[in-house]
Amino acid sequence: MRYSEEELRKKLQLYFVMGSNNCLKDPEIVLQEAIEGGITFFQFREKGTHAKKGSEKIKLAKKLQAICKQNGIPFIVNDDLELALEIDADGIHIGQEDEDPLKVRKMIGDKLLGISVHNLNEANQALAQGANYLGVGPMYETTTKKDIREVKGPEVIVELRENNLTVPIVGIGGIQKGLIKSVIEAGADGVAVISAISNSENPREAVKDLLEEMK
Ligand SMILES: Cc1ncsc1CCOP(=O)(O)O
Ligand SMILES: C=C1C=NC(C(F)(F)F)=NC1=N
Ligand SMILES: [Mg+2]
Repeated sequence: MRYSEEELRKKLQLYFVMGSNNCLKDPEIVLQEAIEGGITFFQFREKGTHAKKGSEKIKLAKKLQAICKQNGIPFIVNDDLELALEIDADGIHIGQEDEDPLKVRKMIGDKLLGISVHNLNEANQALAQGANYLGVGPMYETTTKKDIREVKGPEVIVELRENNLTVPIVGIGGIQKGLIKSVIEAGADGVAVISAISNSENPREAVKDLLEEMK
């Protein structure tokens, strides 16, 4: 793994997750401005209606990866193992219905592996399968992801910490201004956000506002 657990924990403070169809304007501009605002981690999640495919998707991934590289921001690919390997991403994020994590780990070597979890059982399983960090959610209602599981809120994170899970955790799902503290106070190391940044007219200011709440 390219980061120690402690480095990873710090880096996961404000995790921007995005695809072109989440953005009001050019995704490269959105990412550039989000980085200027202070995001600390990035996931390319090209999914859903009007998502790019094939060579278009690869081209965009490479452009966003270059922007992250220039700024020392880890670049993670969502779901697409082939793409993550082809462009030598820093890691991959997979969900419960995606590839078997043990198979993914064999393919990615020491790259970062993030796994989405919804409860303590899935979290323990993800740890046993070598997850380097967990995405726990949905925290709050969201329309960004069509097939979300039941909204259980930050208390799931409280439960994981009460069960002595010390793995780096980000909360995700419906996180907007005013909701950050509830996720951090529950024990998350950071928050993962899509629309609060990607749907903003001013991603840089949106990021600054979110970071303001984490002080
Ligand atoms: C990818 C994902 N996983 C659980 S909720 C969600 C969508 C988060 O999007 P937003 O931050 O806009 O609610
Ligand atoms: C469904 C997801 C859940 N969590 C995360 C992350 F924030 F990266 F952990 N990303 C996803 N795509
Ligand atoms: Mg998935």
